[in-house]
Amino acid sequence: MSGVPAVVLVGPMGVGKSTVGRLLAERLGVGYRDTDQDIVTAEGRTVAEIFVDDGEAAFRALEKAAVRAALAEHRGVVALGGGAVLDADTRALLAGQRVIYLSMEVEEAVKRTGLNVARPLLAVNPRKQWRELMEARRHLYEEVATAVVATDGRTPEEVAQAALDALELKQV
Ligand SMILES: Nc1ncnc2c1ncn2[C@@H]1O[C@H](COP(=O)(O)OP(=O)(O)O)[C@@H](O)[C@H]1O
Ligand SMILES: O=C(O)C1=C[C@@H](OP(=O)(O)O)[C@@H](O)[C@H](O)C1
Ligand SMILES: [Mg+2]
Repeated sequence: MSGVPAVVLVGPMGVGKSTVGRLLAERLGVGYRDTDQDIVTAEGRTVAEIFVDDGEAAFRALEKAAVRAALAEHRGVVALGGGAVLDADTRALLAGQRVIYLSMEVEEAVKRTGLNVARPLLAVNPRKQWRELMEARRHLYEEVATAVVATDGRTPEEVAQAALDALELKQV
């Protein structure tokens, strides 16, 4: 694994960070880590349960610690949760990393996430909530990104290839 730089995936809920992250890691021959999964494993609760039981602020604190640990420990592919970039310290940690912003338009977002209860922030009116989240976050994704890869109309495999191309990394 040495010599292969960490690749960090950011972008909104449902854009495919977790799906593409696994594919990218396979193609690069490196490990994959997902900070949402790290939190769920450590807490023994789903993301939705943490939001309902303890509130978003508590989730964000867990997320901040999980991202810090993943970036410090893991040299492979790291997929972040969609809201991780809201934290200024997290954004500072991402400076100097290879960060891919996976983007999509609202219609694609609604198709992918629908009324999926696993994402509490989109549970009521997904289209409106997604637009509002993007208004608040688009500039943060752009700020931390070293490359932007549009995912609309692309399969996860095509997105992974586009990400590799964007990073100019060769498949192993
Ligand atoms: N390029 C794609 N085209 C169509 N569906 C996708 C694509 N990437 C991911 N998906 C689907 O969208 C949903 C969200 O993907 P996921 O990887 O969990 O996104 P994220 O981690 O960014 O929230 C999943 O059902 C996944 O199968
Ligand atoms: O955008 C957000 O605020 C969130 C995104 C989710 O992760 P994904 O982006 O992997 O869906 C998860 O961390 C939580 O539901 C909050
Ligand atoms: Mg995810």
